[in-house]
Amino acid sequence: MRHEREGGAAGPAGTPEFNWQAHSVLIVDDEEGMRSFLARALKPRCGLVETAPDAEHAMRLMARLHFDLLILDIALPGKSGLDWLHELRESGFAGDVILITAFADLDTAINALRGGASDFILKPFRVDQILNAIKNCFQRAHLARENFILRRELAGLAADVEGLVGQSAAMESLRAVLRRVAQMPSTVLLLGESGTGKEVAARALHRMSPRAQRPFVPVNCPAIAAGLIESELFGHVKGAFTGATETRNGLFYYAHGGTLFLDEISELPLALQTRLLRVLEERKLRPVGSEREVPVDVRIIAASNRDLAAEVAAGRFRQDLYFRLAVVEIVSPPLRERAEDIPDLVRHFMRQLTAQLGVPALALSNTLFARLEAYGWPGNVRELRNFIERSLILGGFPVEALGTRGDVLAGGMDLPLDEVEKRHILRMLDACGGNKSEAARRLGVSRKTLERKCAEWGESVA
Ligand SMILES: Nc1ncnc2c1ncn2[C@@H]1O[C@H](COP(=O)(O)OP(=O)(O)OP(=O)(O)O)[C@@H](O)[C@H]1O
Repeated sequence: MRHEREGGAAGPAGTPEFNWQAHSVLIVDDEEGMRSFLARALKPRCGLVETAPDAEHAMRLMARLHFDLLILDIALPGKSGLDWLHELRESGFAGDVILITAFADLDTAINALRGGASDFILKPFRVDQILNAIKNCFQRAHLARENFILRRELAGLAADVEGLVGQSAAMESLRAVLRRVAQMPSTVLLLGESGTGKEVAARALHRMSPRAQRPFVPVNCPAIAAGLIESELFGHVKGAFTGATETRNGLFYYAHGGTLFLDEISELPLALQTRLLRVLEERKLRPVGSEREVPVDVRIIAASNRDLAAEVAAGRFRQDLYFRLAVVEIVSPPLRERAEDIPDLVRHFMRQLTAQLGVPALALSNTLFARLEAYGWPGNVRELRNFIERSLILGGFPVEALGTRGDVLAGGMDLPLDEVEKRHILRMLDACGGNKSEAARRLGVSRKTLERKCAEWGESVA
């Protein structure tokens, strides 16, 4: 159903900020001349342009296709444009609507602006006038998306803008693979222990890709309640389920043209895995409760700190989705295998965190680096970052609290098993910044078990 393409990122009335081709328009007017005039003006610019002579035909098209914008004549035969607009908004249509109106209907049109129209344009009008009105609508939608993305970005900003730090051979080869893969549209699966920088790598991949100007939307799968994941990802229409009081776009919508980063993909419930696979294969999705399919233009980068192949073998992860995701599989190496990166990382975090915390930097020495390189860092770079943060707060490096490499269970052979367990759990909690759910997940025990053990040792954990 796609029409001829022209104009690239910006049509004649466009700006470089958004892509006209990414938008779909439905023209509803009973005058054949007006329909073909508008269709001729829009088809070379927009990704999809359809026309309908009345509300009834328009409804049939909308049941099959997703439209970002309606250009709607107020004076339609049968149901009037305004009545229909009212019904559309009631049923949760969230797209833009530009009304076309004769001068006699001006008052009605102004009222309609309050009732959910985005703009109106008086007949007769020139091509540049309607293109301008459309451009404004598209730009507003574009800004809403950008705003959403920026808010999500803010939390991770300080940690991630500077990208991947480290000059070790392992990091150099990781960078080389990322650079190469970034240019391709393929789905990527990032594997590696927790805290090794999979999200940093995903962001770098996005920044180096042709989608760099479009959004990067991270999704932490286990952080979303199981019952809400589907609507969070795909969106929902009003009334789709109890509590769905209005139509809401999903994260796929916000990632349009860009990259969706699905972190901890192994935690996605099986039913959702099936739906995700369909979206990846058909490049279309259906918001919860909707009958309409929406085209999807999103690159997926998935990450897991579990061995996904083993999850497949255990029946917890769909094999077909695994194959679909693992078109390119990249492993982020643990910090203990690239200890030579530690000095660079320490300097990097020191710069970042002194600015953030407003405290003076601490003196660095080769002795300190040797000590840090001797430790195993089970929580990887995240643990190192937490260690530097704690050091800055304390005003000195608490190196005595660190064990040594291979001595993650510090204390050697003399320790009884329960003491080894206790030390390992406490260290993991430390590596996770005190986050019990995260520590329990990484230790492979339930949060309840972790809490019970901490209570036994009289440890109160935040
Ligand atoms: N190479 C790196 N350079 C700079 N910072 C890094 C690097 N690797 C990791 N970090 C930092 O370490 C922390 C953890 O990284 P990140 O969240 O990317 O790890 P992850 O592998 O995605 O972890 P998880 O599996 O737990 O989600 C972040 O603060 C990140 O900025």
